[in-house]
Amino acid sequence: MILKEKELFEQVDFELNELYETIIDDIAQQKYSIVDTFFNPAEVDLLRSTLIAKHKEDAFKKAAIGNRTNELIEKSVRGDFILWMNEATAEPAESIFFEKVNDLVQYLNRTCFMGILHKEFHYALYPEGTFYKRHLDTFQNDGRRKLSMVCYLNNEDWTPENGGELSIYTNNNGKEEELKIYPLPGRMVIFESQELEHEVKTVRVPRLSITGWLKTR
Ligand SMILES: O=C(O)CCC(=O)C(=O)O
Ligand SMILES: [Fe+2]
Repeated sequence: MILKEKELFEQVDFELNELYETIIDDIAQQKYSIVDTFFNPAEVDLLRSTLIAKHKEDAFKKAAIGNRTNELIEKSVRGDFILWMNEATAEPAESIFFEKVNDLVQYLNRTCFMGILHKEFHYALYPEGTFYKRHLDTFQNDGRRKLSMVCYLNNEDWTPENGGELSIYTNNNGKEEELKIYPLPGRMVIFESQELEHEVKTVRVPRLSITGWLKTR
């Protein structure tokens, strides 16, 4: 009885969210969506400071390919350094991050029955000269990865000369197209993990981000 009332209440409580609806439409039509101000400048600053502080503590490690238990470090494939985030011990900036992500996940589950039950996120730092070769995020042997999310934490003065663009390869009626996305601060890119191959072009100045996956059971 109590559960039923709660469900009803949740339905009444439901509010259409324009931004989320755009994301859902984009993904349905083109398998990806780009949101330019998912995080506001103050949030980006806080998250960037948190990333830099943790990096100074030497908490980052060389990113590997393979999944978390079956890692292989391969510099010719990817050159970034990563640190997995822990929601249970989140710092203030990270709590804001997870609040936003959880809100989106809840909306996706309610409106699209996406069945997202798990998520995993890591900070990433690409030092000058590094890249991540073209890949599919499910080559990590994790078929549960449904949506990939990347949030950029670079400085306001980021320019195209800095390199490090994310290239997403799309298929337009059998013709492959390369979509270049600049890692602008506050920008969030979300795409279908099992569908779209992508790569990070060589960076010319350190490139900061949070990358993660929304996963089914
Ligand atoms: O940082 C990006 O733009 C993409 C990163 C990526 O493809 C990955 O970590 O799997
Ligand atoms: Fe990727």
